[in-house]
Amino acid sequence: AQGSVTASPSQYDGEYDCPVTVGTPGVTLPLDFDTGSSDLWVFSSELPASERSGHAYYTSSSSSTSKLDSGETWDISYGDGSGAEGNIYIDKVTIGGITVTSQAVEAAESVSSEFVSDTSNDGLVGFAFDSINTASPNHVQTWFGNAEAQLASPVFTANLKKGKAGNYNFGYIDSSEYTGSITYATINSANGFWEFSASGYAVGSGAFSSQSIDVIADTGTTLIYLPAAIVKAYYAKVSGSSNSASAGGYIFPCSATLPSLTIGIGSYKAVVPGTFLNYAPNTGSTCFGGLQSNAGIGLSILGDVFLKSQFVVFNQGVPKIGFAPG
Ligand SMILES: O=C(NNC1=NCCC1)c1ccc(Br)cc1
Repeated sequence: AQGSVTASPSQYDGEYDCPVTVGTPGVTLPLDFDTGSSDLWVFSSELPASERSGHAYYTSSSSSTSKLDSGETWDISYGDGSGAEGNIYIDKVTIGGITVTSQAVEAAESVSSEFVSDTSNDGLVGFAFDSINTASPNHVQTWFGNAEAQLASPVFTANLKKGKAGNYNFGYIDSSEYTGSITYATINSANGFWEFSASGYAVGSGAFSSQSIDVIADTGTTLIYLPAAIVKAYYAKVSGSSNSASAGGYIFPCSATLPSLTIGIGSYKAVVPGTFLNYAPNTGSTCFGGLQSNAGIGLSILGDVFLKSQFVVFNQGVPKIGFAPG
């Protein structure tokens, strides 16, 4: 089998949401696909009505195929401080025409304010490794982990776009979605992430600095987070930029012309256009950067600002990750 699903950007490309059908009869919910976590959870009838406001949700008792996963709970906290928790049902989940008949569906009983106010999604689908799934006392498998048995190849691809719909594909690599060749990096999945070593960086037309940068590819994180020294070198080329405590990061005049950012993956030079690095308006005539410091995170993150400039292959069989110009 093979599948494909549309990925729709929220405002400012903050996240990319995809239709997922759960239960019988199916309820279709826009879920945030997140390669930085490994829980599939949904807004549910078990939430207080105040926390469901503005959201569609899953009602397990209305699904003839749902079965309580007795004794199992989940409780997740994300890097941005948001979180959710609840209990678990086993039910049918279909994405892009691929149906997993016994998927652990984590039903939310409580969600943080960030999720209540983010009405772009009604939950998340985690595409990282099972080791960081939060279900307790037993891990449950990701949807992709369960779907792999149906796929010709243990791969999914991300073809995210700036300001318009892209897509995720499952089980195959569509050569019409990229140019040139795909360059792969070995994945170290010990931390449960799509983690690998980038080979260096360049700012605009400047010299490429060869250095190993430990990064994760995370579709659930909006921006790019790199070591402070690299970020400082980037904004040194942006007139009027500053690292603003009140804004929570680097800002600059919205009239600035931003240099591109190149990230090395092996010998491949992945270029993020300067226009992608003006993330969104801040206050007044200042704008907030799509590149920020990883200080306090402990790892560097290639989030959507980077990923939407590339065609990305996530191969869970090896595991390895591949990049090509989108
Ligand atoms: O939470 C993380 N990614 N996903 C999501 N963020 C917000 C909603 C979903 C995340 C993962 C690894 C590191 Br290191 C930092 C952050």
